[in-house]
Amino acid sequence: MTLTREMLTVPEMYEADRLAIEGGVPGLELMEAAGQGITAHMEQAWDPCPVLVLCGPGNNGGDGYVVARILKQEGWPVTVAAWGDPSELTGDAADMFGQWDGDTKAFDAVSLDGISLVVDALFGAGFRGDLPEDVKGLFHEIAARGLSVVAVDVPSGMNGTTGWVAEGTQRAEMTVSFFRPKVGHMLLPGREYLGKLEIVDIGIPPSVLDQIKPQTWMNGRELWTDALPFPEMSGHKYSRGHAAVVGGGVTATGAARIAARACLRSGAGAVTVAAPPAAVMTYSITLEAVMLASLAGAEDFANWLDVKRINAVLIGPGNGVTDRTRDFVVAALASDAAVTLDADALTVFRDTPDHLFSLIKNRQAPVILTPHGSEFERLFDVAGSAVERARAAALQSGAVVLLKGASTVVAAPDGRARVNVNAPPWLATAGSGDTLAGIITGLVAGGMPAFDAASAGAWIHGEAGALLGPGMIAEDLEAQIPAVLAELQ
Ligand SMILES: NC(=O)C1=CN([C@@H]2O[C@H](COP(=O)(O)OP(=O)(O)OC[C@H]3O[C@@H](n4cnc5c(N)ncnc54)[C@H](O)[C@@H]3O)[C@@H](O)[C@H]2O)[C@@H](O)CC1
Ligand SMILES: [K+]
Repeated sequence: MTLTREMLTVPEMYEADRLAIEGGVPGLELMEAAGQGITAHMEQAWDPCPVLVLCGPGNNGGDGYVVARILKQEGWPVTVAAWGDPSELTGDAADMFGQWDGDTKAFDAVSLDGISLVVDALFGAGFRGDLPEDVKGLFHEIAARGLSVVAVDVPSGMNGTTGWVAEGTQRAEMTVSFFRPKVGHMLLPGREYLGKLEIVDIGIPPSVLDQIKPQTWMNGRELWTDALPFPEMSGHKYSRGHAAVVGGGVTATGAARIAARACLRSGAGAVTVAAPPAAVMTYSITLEAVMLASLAGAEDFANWLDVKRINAVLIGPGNGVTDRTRDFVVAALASDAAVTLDADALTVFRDTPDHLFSLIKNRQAPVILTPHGSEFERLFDVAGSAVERARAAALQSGAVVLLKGASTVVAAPDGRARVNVNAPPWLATAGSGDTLAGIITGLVAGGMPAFDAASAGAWIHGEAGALLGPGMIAEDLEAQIPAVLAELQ
């Protein structure tokens, strides 16, 4: 089965339901299939045991009544508790409540004694606001008893678009959602509440996506492997692109070295560190395959970019928040090269972000910005989830924006966004960001489109970290790149 990588916002999921129903699939069939999908996954993971199904006031609760009916038919001891008055249910949920042939307890009358497993079908992915006090109280008791929870669509209290969770949301051991993952499933904090995420087919035809045109994907190799710049038989080093990494001063040379080597391993045929004259000796005794140029000022840098036909530039790692850094950025943005701006090359524009954005918008070649959370906040005044913020920033700046985090988001100015989740926590180590910026610059130098290069860079970086395991340092990451590229070939 090919993995489908689209993710839907909550409004897009409602639209998918609506289009499926309009196309002739009855809503009741969708809900029945949802219940069947949930119970199938439960039966794989657990032997029959006393289960409590918590049913809410909407269609999420409707799914719960289907789950209760199927499990009871299959011999599980089932208790149902309804939040709110189930006689007020409407539509498909009311129908499914009608088909439930057991008792339905009032929420405040429910006891957890003798219960082994809880199905949370209280609220669906559109949840906003606060969890009701009685729900929080019961969740608290469920947690205190260490009971396993299966969440329907999302753990109740979580929002499926943003990944935001209300206070008191109960972590699940398994979350079963429908048709496609929701964007919020991949974002923190919600992502940590899901347990194992299962997506079930409930009969919504994939063709509805042609109309919905989702703009958010789970990052993965299917999206960009075809665009990876593997060398051609007839190629030579300069036909594979020549990248420049701007180096920091004599006391901060490591970042550029790490980035330059990662860049050379990732697709650039040649890489040169553009170093300040005072630091040239330091670089020259510590670089081998990476070349070196001594460049005093931004004007020299601009001429050199042109003469050497540099096609990708990285500025930022170890560069310092200085006039020199800003002048080099301005020079790079005036060239024909693709430009990656990281770290200090971003912070240097904290008082004049609009100046940076206008330089980006007035050029043809792509720009990639790779901020972490606080660098992002220095440039962009936007609120929302990581996806919403990265997307707004890409639109505002005209650049591909890679917002780093446990869920790294890559957004393009045209509105597309990819969420990368393969990165282990131990990737947060000194020099790791320099490696990432270097990989991306190497991929761009090799000819990969900027949005794909940033997506592939985040994935390769995460995969290298995952293969290495805890204890890795940035130097190991860079050395791991060939193994990851071999996997992708
Ligand atoms: N045809 C469909 O639409 C399908 C829907 N499905 C299920 O339907 C769910 C979405 O259903 P709904 O849109 O009815 O959403 P919910 O099931 O979350 O119910 C929404 C209702 O919850 C109550 N509510 C919301 N926030 C609250 C708060 N802060 N405090 C107290 N009460 C609150 C309100 O009464 C609101 O009307 C999905 O998550 C999925 O489980 C599935 O059955 C698949 C098919
Ligand atoms: K739920």
